Amino acid sequence: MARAWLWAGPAEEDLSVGGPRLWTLGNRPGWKVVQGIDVNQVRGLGFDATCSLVVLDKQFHPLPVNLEGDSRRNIIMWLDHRAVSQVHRINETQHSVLQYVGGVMSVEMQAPKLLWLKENLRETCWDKAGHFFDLPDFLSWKATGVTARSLCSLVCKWTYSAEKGWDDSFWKTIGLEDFVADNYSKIGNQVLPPGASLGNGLTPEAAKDLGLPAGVAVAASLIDAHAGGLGVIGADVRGHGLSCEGQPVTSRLAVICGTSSCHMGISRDPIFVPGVWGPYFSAMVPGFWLNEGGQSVTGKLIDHMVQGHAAFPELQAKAAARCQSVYAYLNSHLDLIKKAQPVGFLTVDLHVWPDFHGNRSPLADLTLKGMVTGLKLSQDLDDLAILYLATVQAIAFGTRLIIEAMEAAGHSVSTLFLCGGLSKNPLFVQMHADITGMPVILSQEVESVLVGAAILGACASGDFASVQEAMAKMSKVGKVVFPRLEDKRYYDKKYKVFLKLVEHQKEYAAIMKGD
Ligand SMILES: Nc1ncnc2c1ncn2[C@@H]1O[C@H](COP(=O)(O)OP(=O)(O)O)[C@@H](O)[C@H]1O
Ligand SMILES: O=C(CO)[C@H](O)[C@H](O)COP(=O)(O)O
Repeated sequence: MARAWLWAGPAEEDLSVGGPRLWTLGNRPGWKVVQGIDVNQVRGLGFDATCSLVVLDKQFHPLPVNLEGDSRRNIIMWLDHRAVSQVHRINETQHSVLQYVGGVMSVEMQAPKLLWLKENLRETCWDKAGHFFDLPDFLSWKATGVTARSLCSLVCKWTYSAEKGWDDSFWKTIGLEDFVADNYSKIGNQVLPPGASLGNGLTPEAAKDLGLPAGVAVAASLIDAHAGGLGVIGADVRGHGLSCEGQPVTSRLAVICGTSSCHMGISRDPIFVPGVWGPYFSAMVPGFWLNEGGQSVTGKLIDHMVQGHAAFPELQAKAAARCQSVYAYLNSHLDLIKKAQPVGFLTVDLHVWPDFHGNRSPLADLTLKGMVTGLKLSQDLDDLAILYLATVQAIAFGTRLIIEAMEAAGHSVSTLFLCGGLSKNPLFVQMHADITGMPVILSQEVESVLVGAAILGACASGDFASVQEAMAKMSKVGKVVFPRLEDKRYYDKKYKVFLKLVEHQKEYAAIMKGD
């Protein structure tokens, strides 16, 4: 999803008392959001979006990224895995830039997708292309006419180094020397830190579309997960009895969980975690290194498991009758069937491996598939609810595996800060606390990814001197969920099974490969 938030300046003299006023554009047309407000109060605009690849020709018109030649489809979405052969070849080069993406480049990054376009759509797309944008940079260009790229996108998805810039040898080695020849003009040779003010702000044309005054400050953007990280990680945690109260911000892990989950941990010095993206300098919090673990489908996986079950129509009807979401209904149904035991114990003989779209971290293996063990012949609502629970738990075990990899490499994590659509699900939150053994902090503003974008807008407007200052003022703790430590033994056993599942999956693949 692509989003923008408007920064309307402080509501009171003291931001920490009154809090900022923010309006979300979300996916709605801007004019709807600004209905009924004084648009002259809007001081800044920030964008975040997924790291999808937007392709335009030299006149900034959309170019097709498909064999059918349909130019309405000019974006390769982040989760598009078409460039499998290209990413294998890139990884085989063992080029030094790969050290900064966890040692293995992901098929979801931009270099393999660009190579795919060159190899598969040479005439219809590659030769005509004038501009390749990460989606957040495309949005800020659309708002301002400024083609400068955000450091965040280029560092995290395009192999740019905040310290050394582009590495010519990488692009030449993988067969994309074209970019070097034209001084990277198509992928960005002007790079700005997230939150920097772009050109003269909102153009008259964009202002008309959004229903805002022309000239409103627009910030260099962030990828969605990074905006979420900025929106939560700097909150003042005093008074909640949390161990991270006296610890540095580097002990916090922001987990942005929506369609996918992204695990953002920062450090003062670079930490190389095999299979975890980064370390990226200044890509999220300025001056800090970032490691980004991830699970490619999480919210999407839960939706997939629930919607594909035979009892889904019954669930839908029952949830609708109670005016509840299917997830609220499933959570209350689990509470009914658990009887006296803790709800998590309902999956003693049902286990899920969640990599239905490959493993992003820490195994960095896109060939991995999903697994379920413990199915019965019945397919009623109880079965659906327990399968849903096992899926939620599998995603939390995946988070535990990522944290263990980060800690083995030098991170020290004590607290999770969850945001995104899945953080609205109390079962998902409690399972993350129980399975990682860490307290989970939820923000006051549930749409924390948008708070991150608003922080950018607030910086671009000049109301804050630094991103850090804006983070500290604009992120607020809402609720804290503590782990049920008495259930630890059960989850440790389930985690053992979880690790066995992937071990066995690899064995099956080896058997099938053999003679
Ligand atoms: N109220 C809710 N209760 C339970 N799950 C939710 C709720 N809202 C969203 N979700 C889950 O969050 C996912 C979408 O999260 P969201 O952050 O909106 O997506 P995106 O990452 O694409 O922006 C959905 O796939 C769904 O599983
Ligand atoms: O790779 C990313 C962040 O680095 C993607 O933008 C992200 O995983 C997609 O996010 P969402 O779950 O919001 O669709």
